Order: sequence, then C-alpha cells, then structure tokens
Amino acid sequence: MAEQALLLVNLGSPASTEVADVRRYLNQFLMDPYVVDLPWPLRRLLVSMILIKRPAQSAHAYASIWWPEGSPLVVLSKQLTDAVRPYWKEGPVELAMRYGEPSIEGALVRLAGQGIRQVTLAPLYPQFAESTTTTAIEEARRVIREKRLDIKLSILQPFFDQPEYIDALVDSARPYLAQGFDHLLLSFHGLPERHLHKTDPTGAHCLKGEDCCQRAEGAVLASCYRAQCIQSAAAFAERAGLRDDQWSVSFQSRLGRAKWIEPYTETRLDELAASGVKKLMVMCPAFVSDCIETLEEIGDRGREQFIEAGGAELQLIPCLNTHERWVQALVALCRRAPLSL
Ligand SMILES: C=CC1=C(C)c2cc3[nH]c(cc4nc(cc5[nH]c(cc1n2)c(C)c5CCC(=O)O)C(CCC(=O)O)=C4C)c(C)c3C=C
Ligand SMILES: [Fe+2]
Ligand SMILES: [Fe+2]
Repeated sequence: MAEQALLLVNLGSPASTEVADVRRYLNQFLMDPYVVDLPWPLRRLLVSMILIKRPAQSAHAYASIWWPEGSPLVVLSKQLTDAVRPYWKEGPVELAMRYGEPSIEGALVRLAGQGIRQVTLAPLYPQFAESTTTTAIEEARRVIREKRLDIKLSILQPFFDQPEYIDALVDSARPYLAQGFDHLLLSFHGLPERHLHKTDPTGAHCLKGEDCCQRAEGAVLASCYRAQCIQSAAAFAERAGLRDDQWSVSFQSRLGRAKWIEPYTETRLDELAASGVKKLMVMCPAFVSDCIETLEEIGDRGREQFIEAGGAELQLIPCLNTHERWVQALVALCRRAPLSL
C-alpha cells in the first residue's frame, strides 16, 4: 500500500533569543495576512512600528524560558513527533513550523523527494482560527502548487470537541486538580474581535449577545474560535466533574490597540484575587505544547500579578506536551483526517 506521511505543524519560534532573530521571526509572523489582516501598506506600517520595541521585549521574555536544547515550543513539538512515530504505521512522521525552522516547505519537499504522494497535514491547534489553522493549510497548498509536488493532502480538522482531546486534557490535568484549588481558569490565546466577525457566516452571530458563543452551533460554531474555546472548556469541566462555580474562561496574549475577545486573562487574574481566590489553577487548552505564552506570560508574569493582587498561589497546569493519552488521541484524530480536494 502507498505510504501516507504525517506532517505535524506548530507555530514556530525564533532561531535564538538574539534580538535580530526575534525581529526576523516577528516580521515573518506578523506580516502574514492571516495574522495581521490589514491591506499590505497598512500591515507593513503597523508591523514596522511594532518592530521598533517588541523584538527586545520579546527577546528578554524568550531568554527567561529558553532551554539549553532551544525554544520550549520547538523542543516539545519535536518530542511529540518522536512519541507519535511508533504509533503511525502508515508512513514517515515529520514536524514543521509555520514560522521559522523546520519549515513547511522543507518538510514537504523532503517527503516528495522520498516518493511520498499522500500527506496527512496536522495543524496542532484544537480550535479553528484563520491566524493558525488556515495559514498552515494555505502555506502547505502554496508549496505543493509552486513546487509542483505530486502530493495529496488529508487535513486534521479542529478537534476542540473531540472526546479524545477532552479526555487527554482531563487525564493530564487530573494530578494537579487533585491537589485542591479554589478556582480553575482556562486561559485561551486571544484574537482580535475583527477576526471573529470576518469568519462569521451569518454576519449576525459573534459578540451580538452575552451568551452568543455559548449557544453557537452548526456553521457558526465551525467558524467561531471563541465559541469553540468555550465548548472545549465546558466539555473539560463536565468530564472532570467540576461545578460551574469552580471554573471560568479567559483570553490571553493581547497585542496592539484593537479590541480582542474578552474576558481578558489579565483582568480575570485581578478579579479572582479580589474575590478571595487564594489557590488558582490555570490551564491553557489552546496550546498543545508549552511555549512562551504559557511559561512566561502565565507561569511567570501571571503568577506575579495574581500574587500582587492578593492571591497566594498560581499553579500552571502543563500543556498536553507528550502525555501518553494525548499522543494516542492525536494519532486517532489524524487517522480520521478527511482527504482535501
Ligand atoms: C495579531 C497578533 C497575533 C494573533 C492574531 C495571534 C493568534 C494566535 N497565536 C496562537 C499561538 C501562539 N502564539 C504565540 C506567540 C505569539 N503570538 C503573537 C501574536 C498573535 N497571535 C506574537 C507576537 C507572539 C510571539 C511572542 C511575543 O512576542 O509575545 C505562540 C508561542 C510561540 C513560541 O515561540 O513560544 C503560540 C503557540 C494562537 C493559538 C492564536 C489564535 C488563536
Ligand atoms: Fe499568538
Ligand atoms: Fe461567537
């Protein structure tokens, strides 16, 4: 039987914590029209302004979490790839990053050179967003088109509500929740509100009411990142046996002046401390591998903010990383990936 390769795709990190490398990475990332969705001249202007101060700030943040082997996101994604390999009997398993190295282009060209003609592309994002899922898929399609590769893609679909993903989250969080806690915050990566309006097929759903994302279904749910996050969180809480007053959802990693989806994690950390929460658990289910946004933004800065606001302890629950249940879940989900025409 013809071999079916598996290509795992994550976001990517700078090559090093040098300011020049961080600037190069941020420029590639933020100039992606799926990330900063403005016409080129405006995008170029805005990104150039961001690149005045941000590279030095981000380089400092990266340096505080960098491992001897490299960026945690890249190291953990490589470990995940190695862990998946023995289970994926269908063919080779490779890793690529949307920004930086190893690139999607390099991986697809290498696979084609080995005679592979079928690839399952697995964007490692549980919830759909154009700035993550779509851009990874479109980059793979661009490479296949421009390099004239004879490759057919099957594509892993967003798995925000799939029992395998939810069960893996519950299993990986269980030892932390068993320590006891006053509240669990499920902090997802944020998005500019504009991104949600753009993908809303009805033009009338998103952010139109207090609980519009709680009630989303069908085509609206399929395109609403915020609704998918809320559904992941609710499914997790139900499966973990949490009461409604034990957990809440927030959105982190805001950048720039535009309005991003709410509630903001920063605001919730202050509110929870003010409401008397002493021991706070935080998990970040939009990330399957720990990275700067979990380790530095929540584990360092978030903890400091929560304690300054009157909290006593913030425990960051690690991402799924290479948890055995997650490795098996990912393989099962990838086996169901539909062929993309
Ligand atoms: C307009 C800016 C951004 C959008 C939109 C955005 C969406 C988005 N990002 C992730 C996942 C990750 N983002 C990471 C880092 C990161 N994100 C942005 C900006 C936007 N993200 C920046 C500028 C950075 C770099 C770090 C910094 O300077 O703050 C990472 C971690 C990368 C790492 O090397 O560790 C991940 C993962 C999702 C899931 C998402 C939309 C839902
Ligand atoms: Fe991001
Ligand atoms: Fe919505």
